Amino acid sequence: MDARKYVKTALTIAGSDSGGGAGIEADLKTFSAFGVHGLVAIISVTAQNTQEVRAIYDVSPEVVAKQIEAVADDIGVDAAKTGMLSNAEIIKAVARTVKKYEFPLVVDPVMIAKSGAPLLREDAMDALIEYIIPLATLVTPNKPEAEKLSGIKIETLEDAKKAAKIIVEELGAKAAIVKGGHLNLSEAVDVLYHAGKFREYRAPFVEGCTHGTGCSFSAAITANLAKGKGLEEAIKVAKEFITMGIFYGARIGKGHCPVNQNVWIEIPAEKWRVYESLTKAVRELERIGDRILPHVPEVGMNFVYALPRLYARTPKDVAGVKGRIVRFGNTVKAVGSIEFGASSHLARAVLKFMEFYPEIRSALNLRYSRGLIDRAQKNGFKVSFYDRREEPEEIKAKEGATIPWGIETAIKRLSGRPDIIYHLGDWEKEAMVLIFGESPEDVLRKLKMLTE
Ligand SMILES: Nc1ncnc2c1ncn2[C@@H]1O[C@H](COP(=O)(O)OP(=O)(O)OP(=O)(O)O)[C@@H](O)[C@H]1O
Ligand SMILES: Cc1ncc(CO)c(N)n1
Repeated sequence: MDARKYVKTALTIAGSDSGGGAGIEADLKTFSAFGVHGLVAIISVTAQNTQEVRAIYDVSPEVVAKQIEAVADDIGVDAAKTGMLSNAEIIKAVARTVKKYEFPLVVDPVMIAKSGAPLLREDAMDALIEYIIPLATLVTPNKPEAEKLSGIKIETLEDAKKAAKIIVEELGAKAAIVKGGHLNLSEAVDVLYHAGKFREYRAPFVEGCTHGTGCSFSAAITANLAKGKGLEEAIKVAKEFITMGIFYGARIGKGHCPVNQNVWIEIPAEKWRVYESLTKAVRELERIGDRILPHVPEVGMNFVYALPRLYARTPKDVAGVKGRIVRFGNTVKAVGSIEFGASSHLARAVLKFMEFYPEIRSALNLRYSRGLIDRAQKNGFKVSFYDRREEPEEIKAKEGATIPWGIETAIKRLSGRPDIIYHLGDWEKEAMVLIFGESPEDVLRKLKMLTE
């Protein structure tokens, strides 16, 4: 078996961004996120951060060509992309070199950085149109880039379609997608012109980080082409990837913060870790069920574990036991399976707790008893409480607001991080003890100390 054929490769021919947000760095992270081995031909070194480009130092056209040849001749390239190409000499060298090979080429016609700095010399525009665009499997301009290439003004979706068609039919690219990130529409709409047809890709506009969106989007398309996907399918995946990357952007620097390419694999990976760890802990809880039995509330127990803080925003980002954990003979039993979004009360308690202490991601609830609280204090646990009778009217009136209010009140009452928060109940509300911990194992450890 030749295992080499299972590793796909993608080449980026682009500039380096020292801030790690755009360019070569964004491309490599994107390739990695899709499980593709990244290759590089660096065309320029930029001294850049989230606010500005301070210097640009171009590599010689000969060395650019040598980098492409070195990797193509030995390793092989399944798909390639171009980003910042800087000047006309480099453009000609890239065109001459890639022509010798047959890989699909995605051309991101980078002209100006988010911060406003030009990344393509004014006099290199013609060379880009003459030498690079005709070699493109796909060109991925944003609004200003599509205007420069097509020569028309773009305000509406119809204009974007016209520009995409011009780039294909008059400039000779195989396909073009005009991106709507800069169009003032209610959604982020990109229009593809390919094989004589238009196709739209839509996603909601999200608040987040947009430095490196264009680079990461075109790199994601390239990675998926390398993996053998068709063009339209590759774009569909890239669109999902970029929307997620913007939403969970890496909030660093003082300017435009960069897209987070890791989320694409990190969220599924973390979900699996959470699921595995909670499953194990629930099994252990069932094993020691006889000593938990007296502490099971009338409404049942739940056991929850949230994704890491960056990804934990709503109860859907918190795993819990569907149908709760209930008394069962002389033990306790999880009613349903472990699912994200299975808990609402306890999930909201943990989400609020994480706003103060992001490392605390897990919790479990027990029936209140004075004995439990005494034991907690004897064991040196930090204990706090809230009183539902003190809940302000406006909070009472808001659906789902009581628990976050209670947790916040209890946390602020104490100096230092509580292990346990209880409340004594109210009209038709059962008194409850909540145990918090960094992980389900941590919560179980505390639970065992309390119920020994
Ligand atoms: N706020 C946003 N919410 C959702 N999608 C967005 C947002 N901004 C841009 N996009 C999408 O991201 C992709 C990249 O588009 P964009 O027009 O931002 O690229 P760009 O201007 O070339 O980026 P850059 O020059 O910063 O690398 C497109 O699919 C676009 O629709
Ligand atoms: C090196 C580099 N390439 C591309 C962009 C486009 O965002 C950038 N800012 N820097």
